[in-house]
Amino acid sequence: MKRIQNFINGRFVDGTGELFENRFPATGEVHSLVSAAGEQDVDAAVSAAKKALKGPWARLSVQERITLLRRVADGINARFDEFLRAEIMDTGKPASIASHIDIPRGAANFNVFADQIASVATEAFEMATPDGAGALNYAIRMPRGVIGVVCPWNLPLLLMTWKVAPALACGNTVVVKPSEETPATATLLGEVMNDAGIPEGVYNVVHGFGGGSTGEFLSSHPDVDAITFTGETTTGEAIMAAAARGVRPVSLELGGKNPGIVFDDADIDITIEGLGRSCFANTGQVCLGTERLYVQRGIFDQVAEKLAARARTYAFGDPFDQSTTMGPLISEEHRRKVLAYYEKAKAGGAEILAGGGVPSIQGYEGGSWVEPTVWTGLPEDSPVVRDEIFGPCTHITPFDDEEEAIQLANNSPYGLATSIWTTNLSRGHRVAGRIDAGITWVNCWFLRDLRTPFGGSKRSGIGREGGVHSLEFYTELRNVCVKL
Ligand SMILES: O=C(O)C(=O)/C=C/C=C/O
Repeated sequence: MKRIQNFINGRFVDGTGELFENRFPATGEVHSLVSAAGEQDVDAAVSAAKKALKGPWARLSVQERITLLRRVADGINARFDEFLRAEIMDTGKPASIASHIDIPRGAANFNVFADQIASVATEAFEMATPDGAGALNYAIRMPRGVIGVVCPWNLPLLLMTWKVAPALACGNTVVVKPSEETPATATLLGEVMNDAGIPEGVYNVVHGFGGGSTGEFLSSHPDVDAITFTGETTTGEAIMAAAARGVRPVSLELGGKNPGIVFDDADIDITIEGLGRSCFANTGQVCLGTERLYVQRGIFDQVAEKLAARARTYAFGDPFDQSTTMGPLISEEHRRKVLAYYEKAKAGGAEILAGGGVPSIQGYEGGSWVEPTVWTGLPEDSPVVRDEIFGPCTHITPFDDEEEAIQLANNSPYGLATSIWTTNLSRGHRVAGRIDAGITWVNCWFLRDLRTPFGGSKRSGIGREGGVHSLEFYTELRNVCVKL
């Protein structure tokens, strides 16, 4: 049985924690065992990262770091099929998604931040002084130090390098705690880091669980200088509390209950194409996905019918088969959570327009499969409409006018992403400016310019990732004032 180890100070080592099972979500079969890191292993990883800050890594110029980051991107692409297989075995997601999104973006993130760090500016101010000679102020960017990276299971490689790439570009070192559901690609990246010539201790990986385990050991370690986390809001709160001790900054991209708003002048084909992805892609396991949909009354029936039809077009099956377009959920535990909401919807009297249950897939009976589902008819205070489900499901509610749509969309403790569908672009701009969300798409979804600020409002998080915004988190500005 394959064993997945921790990666500390450039070497693969067994942790002192338990060996836990890693399952292929499409069948439920155990395909590898993972060596969990104990507290002393996390301490060893943080010590290696801290020591590396004073080693060869610190003496590299920005240009030399850029060269290494590009080599890491090349290293991932050179082993594309290995990363693809590892990601699919951990997540069960179809190759049609992982080969077009997860692995390419997992590599691209290193080039994106190599470009960004090459052109980042700071600031300088000349000031007058009483003696008339004046003084010059200039700011310099310094790496924060050791960054704790706690990343999620839905886009494992993509969301981990979305943090590691800018952290390294800015001269930091990292200790990564992947989700216990998806340990493989972060571990494989250790081999690529060594081959690319990244000095030992710059990139470290420790496996295990959250509270009372590896995640907690890492986020409460006194030598971790900052923590970045993507995942559920409750875990984000715990990490933020841990970071408070020692006054460490956090970057939190958390949960959401993202609304979509469809006005009656929307282009139906464009809208259904976009919502067909935002509601169901990656089996609904995308933090930016749409789980609440508000449709203007005049076209409600048409949108409901077409979206339900789109839900029925998804093809289950072997995740390695390019014709498969929907995989299982990440685990049996997560499937129980999602199906509990499917039951709540039924019990609440929802009208089920598509799905609502579990598909039977020959040869994959042991997998964590659910049907893509469309509901209507529930009240806005239903848990199905309030809570983040993180499954391939959405609830549709009609509205009459713009004010009502905005009120419905904003009525949530979350504020991560929204999509607005209308051919009246002054309305698109106007409504976008009134939605309490970090990201709003108009007549599109998941179009990603990686220079833009990415992150959530309210309980969806703190801080922004992307472009210069990542550099703001992974560096500390210091001002120098020189008397002339
Ligand atoms: O596209 C990105 O950079 C990104 O962060 C995606 C996040 C999806 C979360 O589920």
